[in-house]
Amino acid sequence: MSTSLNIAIAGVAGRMGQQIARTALAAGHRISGASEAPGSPNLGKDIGAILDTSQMGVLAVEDPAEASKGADVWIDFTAPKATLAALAVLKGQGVKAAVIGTTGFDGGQEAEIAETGEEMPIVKAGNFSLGVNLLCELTRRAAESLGEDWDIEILETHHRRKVDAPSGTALMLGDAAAAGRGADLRTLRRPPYDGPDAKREPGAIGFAVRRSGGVIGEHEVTFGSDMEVVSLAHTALDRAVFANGALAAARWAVRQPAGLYAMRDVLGF
Ligand SMILES: NC(=O)C1=CN([C@@H]2O[C@H](COP(=O)(O)OP(=O)(O)OC[C@H]3O[C@@H](n4cnc5c(N)ncnc54)[C@H](OP(=O)(O)O)[C@@H]3O)[C@@H](O)[C@H]2O)C=CC1
Ligand SMILES: O=C(O)C1=N[C@H](C(=O)O)C[C@H](O)C1
Repeated sequence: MSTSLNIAIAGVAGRMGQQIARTALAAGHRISGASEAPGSPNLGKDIGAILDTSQMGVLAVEDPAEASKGADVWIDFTAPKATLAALAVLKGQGVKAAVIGTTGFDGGQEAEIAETGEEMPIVKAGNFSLGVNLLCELTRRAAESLGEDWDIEILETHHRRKVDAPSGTALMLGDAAAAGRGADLRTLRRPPYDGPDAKREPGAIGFAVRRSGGVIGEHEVTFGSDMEVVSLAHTALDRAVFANGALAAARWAVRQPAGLYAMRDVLGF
């Protein structure tokens, strides 16, 4: 059964904000509120004007408390500080759940999100696509099956406007690979090779990053032995794939008890 939700969209004029708004409307949801960054030329504009469609009577505002009034769910693909500021006010506005797609959080910020997850259901993912979440599971299984003599390397490519690196998806894949090896990524993660003393360490998980034009998102995990290389890869062809996943997460989240969930919980992996 498909549920129609009142959705508040953070950063509604952004690449993902606009995509989520369009996908949500096409799926029969209502946009009850929307936020934009302080100083944004889109503040005070009707969402219809931002999306280049007819007026909706809902304006983009700066204050997340105002934007989230009357919303069932808050969907946030913005920037770490903006997401944390919003999470602090959602419960007071009666919002049932939050879906967080923002990437680039540091350890302290991740801990703050986990704390808010004790009070309300939050689905947080570095990538909401079905394909990437399947790729994570395949990566975990491959890492579990192949010993340390198979070098794990993760390569990601994104558009030139992306601010954080490595991508949230690359880190999800790294977490999955480390879990397959029974370890924590924090102990195995290595930055891109650079310099005269950049030799590969046995068992490490290496990351490489490319930024190029308008690439939406490409990820590849390689497992290399002396004799062969296994490669697992994903290419996002349309940002709608992330929006579809975020909306599936929103429908699922409003029915859950408080907790911090991943997309694999939504998908039942
Ligand atoms: N999990 C997933 O599946 C995916 C995650 N992402 C992540 O989502 C995030 C956004 O990506 P993208 O849409 O490409 O980036 P954009 O820069 O296009 O969009 C971000 C939007 O958030 C706005 N914003 C910034 N600060 C605030 C604030 N305090 N309050 C309200 N709005 C604010 C920005 O405004 P302004 O431009 O004026 O600063 C902008 O409109 C990134 O972290 C990215 O990695 C992206 C795709 C998929
Ligand atoms: O910034 C992006 O564009 C994307 N960000 C996410 C990430 O950091 O992995 C997901 C997707 O790859 C697009």
